[in-house]
Amino acid sequence: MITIEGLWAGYGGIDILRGMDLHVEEAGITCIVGPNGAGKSTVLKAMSGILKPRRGRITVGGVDITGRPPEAILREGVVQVPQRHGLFSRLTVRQNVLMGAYVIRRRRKHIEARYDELATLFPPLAERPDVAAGALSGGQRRMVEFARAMMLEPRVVLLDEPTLGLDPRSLAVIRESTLAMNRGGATVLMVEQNVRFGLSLAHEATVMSAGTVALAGTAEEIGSHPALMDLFFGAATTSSGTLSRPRTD
Ligand SMILES: Nc1ncnc2c1ncn2[C@@H]1O[C@H](COP(=O)(O)OP(=O)(O)OP(=O)(O)O)[C@@H](O)[C@H]1O
Repeated sequence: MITIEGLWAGYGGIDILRGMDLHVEEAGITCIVGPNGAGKSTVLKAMSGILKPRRGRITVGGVDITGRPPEAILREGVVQVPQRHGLFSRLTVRQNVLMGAYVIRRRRKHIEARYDELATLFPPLAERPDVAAGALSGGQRRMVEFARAMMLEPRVVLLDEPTLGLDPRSLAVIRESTLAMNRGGATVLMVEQNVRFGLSLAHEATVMSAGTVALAGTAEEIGSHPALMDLFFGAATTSSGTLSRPRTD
């Protein structure tokens, strides 16, 4: 579904991604983990068009989206849920979610039907439609952000650290909401700081280190890989190999 090949990208002349490769299966949940500064969020920025890659290729469903503007990538069905501050706190839950639809400019009837559909997946839409988003808990706000992204009926949802800043009780909410998006038809690519959480939810996983792929495989394989801890605590080199080429030192 998504293929990234030899991607180079960065900021102000400094390369952060250095030959990044990634393959994301259609209809699955794929998680990118890795130490701080590895370039995880930069991959999502390159995919959503916020950042123009210097080299390499990104395709979604066979369509080349490399370096295209964000609106064009959105039209290909790729929607990013930002890391934080995604909602207008004075607007209601309903207003925030409906706002997600303005780019598609479909008939009002269709938009309202879509809201009702999403209200069965994301409880605050049904239970607290007229409450200001600013009055919701962190976990509830996340659900509203997810629902807003789903208004566009995306093929791909990019989630940037969905658990960031949330207390442990909210993790179950994020888990349910991510599964709901996936059940709703979206291929999910998520970047997650909480490795245990990310791997428990994902089917496939990639561990990044210094702008490239250190390990890739099923979430289960990655979770039990002997090099995982080294990659987080700095003992591994940046090119320590994929699962088919494990470290031997
Ligand atoms: N807008 C920017 N301008 C300049 N440098 C940036 C910018 N955004 C990120 N960086 C730098 O790029 C590097 C990778 O950042 P990125 O956010 O992709 O890492 P990450 O793996 O997602 O890290 P974290 O887990 O800490 O969020 C970091 O060194 C960061 O300081």
